[in-house]
Amino acid sequence: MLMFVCKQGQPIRLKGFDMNHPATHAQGKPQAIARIRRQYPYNNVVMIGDGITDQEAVEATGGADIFICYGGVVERQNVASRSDWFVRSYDDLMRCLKRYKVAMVGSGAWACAAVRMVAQSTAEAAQSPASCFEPEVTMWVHEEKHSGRNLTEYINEHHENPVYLPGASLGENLIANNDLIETVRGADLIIFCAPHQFMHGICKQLAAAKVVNRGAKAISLTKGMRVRAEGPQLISQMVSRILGIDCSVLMGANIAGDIAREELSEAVIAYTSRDAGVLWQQLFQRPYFAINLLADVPGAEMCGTLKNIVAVGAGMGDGLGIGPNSKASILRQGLSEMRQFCKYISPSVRDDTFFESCGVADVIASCYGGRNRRVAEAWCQRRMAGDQLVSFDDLEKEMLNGQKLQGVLTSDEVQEILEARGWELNFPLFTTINRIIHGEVPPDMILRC
Ligand SMILES: NC(=O)C1=CN([C@@H]2O[C@H](COP(=O)(O)OP(=O)(O)OC[C@H]3O[C@@H](n4cnc5c(N)ncnc54)[C@H](O)[C@@H]3O)[C@@H](O)[C@H]2O)C=CC1
Ligand SMILES: O=C(CO)COP(=O)(O)O
Repeated sequence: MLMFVCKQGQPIRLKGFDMNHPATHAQGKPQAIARIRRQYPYNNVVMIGDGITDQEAVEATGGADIFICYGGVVERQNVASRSDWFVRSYDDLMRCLKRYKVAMVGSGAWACAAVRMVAQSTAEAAQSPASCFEPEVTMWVHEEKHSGRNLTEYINEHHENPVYLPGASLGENLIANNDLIETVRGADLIIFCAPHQFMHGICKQLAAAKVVNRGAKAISLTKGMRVRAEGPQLISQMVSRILGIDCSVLMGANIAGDIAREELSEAVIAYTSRDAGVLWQQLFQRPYFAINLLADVPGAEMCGTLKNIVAVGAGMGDGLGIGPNSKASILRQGLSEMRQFCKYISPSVRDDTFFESCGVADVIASCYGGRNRRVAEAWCQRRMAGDQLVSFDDLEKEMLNGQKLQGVLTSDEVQEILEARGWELNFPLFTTINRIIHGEVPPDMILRC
């Protein structure tokens, strides 16, 4: 670097060169670019400058991909004429940076707590001209009435979802829309967080409308799976297959209400493309929401799905009035069967995934604080009190005000796989929970499996 001592703004004396700086020797700039490429996962590197060595850094092997000549300080015709683009203003440069448009598909408790974080991030990023996110975020709402009016209208007026996440401000830059197609149209980053039983219909609708951008990226926050004749299909696989786009997942010990209150929580983003993982991390990470990146989509997603069955089992145990030792044995056996199921379905699932927030931490959070646990506890208490007619469907309606239980459905889906493959004996806890749900064995069998 040239170093000047300035007096009243005028350069008066050359002090010397920093001889270690890559820009002070031949081929230094291409070398610096090569170093940047090694350090970061960028696909394209753009060189911006006004000197001939800046322009030459594009021509060197491993150098930048394109050259923008900046004429805001000095205009050099020989450099400008060899540039890919010539600008005189910094604002022109900033305007051409890609800004991702974000859409959320879902508007339940977790969808709202998650989109609240996203809207915080995009609003904050908008303060910088170099932000890569559009500040406005759209959210698809499965329409219903609230106090005699459309929930969507209420959310847009009050910036709050009073049905699914009361008391949490979602942000003025969050725009609710009851039209799924219009919500997703033109989005670059699509977040899926609808209950898993609705995800196939949602994907089919989006595919039929041909509304998803070819280069769009998706992330699924949905915990659940679909069972087909050939076996299980994870939601991320469904999104990728039906919509033809990359799909990461965000999974963890994430009770929606606690995160909306900004209590410290952790999650993992599991990715197939690291670039996508880094981008999603930028969008979701908040001072109270720490994210680890993980290259294990099936492991993280199956953990998030299967722990809902374990939470139903833990709730049954609570309903029976068991103490901490017995409850811990349900959690331990549950985690062990989760791991076994993951390995049977996808042998490449990593062991360390089970020690991440999506593994043991989500088992603990859900088995102590989740909806599956709470409803299963009530169901068990009613059964033990002699009410043989009470069903999970009834209690879901009675206790959850429109929120959806995932554990009971998931238990049926997993059981279908265990039966089809003759694996029931290897999964005594999962199988017993399913039999208790269907009244084939009494609730206290949970302690004898
Ligand atoms: N609530 C939580 O704390 C967490 C939930 N999750 C997962 O996130 C996913 C979504 O759950 P939440 O956001 O909590 O939702 P929720 O269970 O709070 O709400 C249900 C949502 O489904 C919508 N809905 C009802 N009928 C529908 C239909 N026919 N088609 C489409 N949508 C319909 C409702 O309008 C509502 O938005 C689930 O897979 C859940 O396991 C994951 C982490 C935490
Ligand atoms: O997934 C969850 C926490 O991580 C929420 O679980 P519940 O659906 O049981 O509340």
